[in-house]
Amino acid sequence: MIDKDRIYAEPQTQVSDFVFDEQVARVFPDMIKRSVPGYPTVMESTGLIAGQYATPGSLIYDLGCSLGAATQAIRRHVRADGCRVIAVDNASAMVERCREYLSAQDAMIEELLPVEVLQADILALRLQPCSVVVLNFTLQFIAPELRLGLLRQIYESLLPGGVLILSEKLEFADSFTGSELQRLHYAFKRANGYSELEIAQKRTAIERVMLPDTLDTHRLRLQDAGFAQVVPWFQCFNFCSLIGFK
Ligand SMILES: Nc1ncnc2c1ncn2[C@@H]1O[C@H](C[S@+](CC[C@H]([NH3+])C(=O)[O-])CC(=O)[O-])[C@@H](O)[C@H]1O
Ligand SMILES: O=C(O)C(=O)Cc1ccccc1
Repeated sequence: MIDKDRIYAEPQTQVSDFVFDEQVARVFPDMIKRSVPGYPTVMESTGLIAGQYATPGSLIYDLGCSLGAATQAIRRHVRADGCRVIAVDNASAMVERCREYLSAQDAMIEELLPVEVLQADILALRLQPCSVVVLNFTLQFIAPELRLGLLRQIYESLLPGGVLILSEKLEFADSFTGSELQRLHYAFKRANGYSELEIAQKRTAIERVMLPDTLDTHRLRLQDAGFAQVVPWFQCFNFCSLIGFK
């Protein structure tokens, strides 16, 4: 059911902008694992972190959930009574498969947290009070001018003591750091079987739709949104994850 990602394997006369469609959804677990250094660690740790901050009877959001990898980890780790997960994505191909994966998890493990998968634009959602919000590799796909507003809404919806887990690809102000970490990221992709052509075509496909920020930009914006403390807990090459504390 999970196909190998060969989307950019053949030469394309014109590479179009990256979209989360059926073709991507079908290969997504393979694509993200071979493309994002540290992805399995970030997913498992997202569950562990959620387990530390989820309070009894509270909601947990997974925004831009794709196939629900973080939601699955959250359901394995959170032990607080009466919690519920709301997983949201605006791509119908992702939402459909996400529901299938979560049903399969339900069939394998008893007494998992209830989860609701919504097909919706996270910019249009009215968030309910919650203890944990996960935004893993999704803010980078949101129009830059809308990012602060989204983080403010998340901050406002968090209960006292609540946290945001934010994972992103990073941009670097220092050109040496930026080019060396990009080189290492491409070496990671090559080591995972991607060809130079695949790497180059994917780069073209994402360059107009995925716009990473620097760590400083993330910090300042999170503070501006209200977060009292921002703690980076993970970095592998040019990918990182932060916890924002209310
Ligand atoms: N406005 C939006 N509203 C809702 N969803 C959106 C929006 N914009 C983008 N998305 C969704 O955000 C997801 C980003 S992938 C997240 C990986 C996942 N978190 C994972 O940890 O496996 C990141 C990546 O592929 O690099 C896609 O499923 C989009 O449809
Ligand atoms: O592939 C890349 O270069 C990335 O930066 C990560 C990524 C992973 C999956 C979809 C889009 C981008």
